[in-house]
Amino acid sequence: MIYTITLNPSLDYVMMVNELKNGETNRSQAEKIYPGGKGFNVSRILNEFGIANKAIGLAAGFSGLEIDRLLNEKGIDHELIFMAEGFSRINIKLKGSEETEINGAGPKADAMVIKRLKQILDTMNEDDTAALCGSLCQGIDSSTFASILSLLKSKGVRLIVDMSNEALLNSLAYEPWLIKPNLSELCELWKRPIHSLNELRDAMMFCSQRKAQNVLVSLGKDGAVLLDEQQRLYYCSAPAGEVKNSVGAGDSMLAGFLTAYMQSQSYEKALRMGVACGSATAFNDDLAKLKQIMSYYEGLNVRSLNADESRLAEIVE
Ligand SMILES: Nc1ncnc2c1ncn2[C@@H]1O[C@H](COP(=O)(O)OP(=O)(O)O)[C@@H](O)[C@H]1O
Ligand SMILES: O=P(O)(O)OC[C@H]1O[C@](O)(COP(=O)(O)O)[C@@H](O)[C@@H]1O
Repeated sequence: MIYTITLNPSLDYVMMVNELKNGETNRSQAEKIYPGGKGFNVSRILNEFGIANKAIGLAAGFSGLEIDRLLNEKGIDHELIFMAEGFSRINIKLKGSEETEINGAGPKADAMVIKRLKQILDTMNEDDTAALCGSLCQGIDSSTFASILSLLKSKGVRLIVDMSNEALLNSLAYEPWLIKPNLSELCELWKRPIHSLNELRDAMMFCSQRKAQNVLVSLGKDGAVLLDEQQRLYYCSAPAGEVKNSVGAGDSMLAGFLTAYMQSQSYEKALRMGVACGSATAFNDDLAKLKQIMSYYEGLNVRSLNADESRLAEIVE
């Protein structure tokens, strides 16, 4: 079974603001609300492919109840652990000529919540995959997070990590099967800017040497690069299209990658499907639908970059 784990879910409140002006009253033209949080988005795309999965999340308050209702409405098999105080985040996504996001801090998990989470994780085994997605919530410090990773590792669970900063760095020692930073998350992890082919590859190798098995780096409109477990480097460019809402593009990519890998055991097909899913979501108001994903998949090509360094240089510049 695939489990997605979202420690700090949200409602994503999307507002269409043509021209955002700081320090003034801005009015939006339209609003939408979605159940947010990286793991829930991964689960929604897995569902599009008909891949059985369960979404585990921490939630609180009225917004947590609304997340629960929306997940039910969308037919996502899920279990939310409710916290006694506070409310789940309402993350603001402003859409205009640019996309601006404000993600909240969220509620604080207490010892009871962490205990229940570990009880659930304790039921997993070597046939399971756990995708740890998004930011840590308050109350889960790095030593608690390390104990979560250690528990999953001891159970032989296949680990996927789509997190950032310290949490991502600390997860590498637990030999995740896959990590999926975007370019800025990779720069933060590597603690250096990336301007060139050599720097991108070195940063990916840094993750690989610290024991990440597969390193998938998403590059927004420029597609994605994969350094696989055999140190093969692949690139897939993204299709062109009109971006409507890129929130969840990275999560969609992760779900597509996992789905195609499970179905084909091919990293090339996985990368191609990842890019198709990410772009299909970016070109849609909500997360992508299967038909849209497959139409983009057909037009994509994956290139091996091992013998073609100049090609990668073009991508990064
Ligand atoms: N502007 C865009 N045009 C086409 N595809 C996009 C665009 N933005 C994102 N994507 C697709 O979604 C994937 C993930 O996007 P990215 O923005 O890198 O991830 P994240 O949401 O994690 O920051 C990209 O690899 C690409 O396939
Ligand atoms: O937990 P974080 O890092 O604050 O991110 C949460 C946000 O990320 C999202 O899952 C979208 O992620 P991506 O755009 O990276 O795919 C939103 O639904 C949510 O508001």
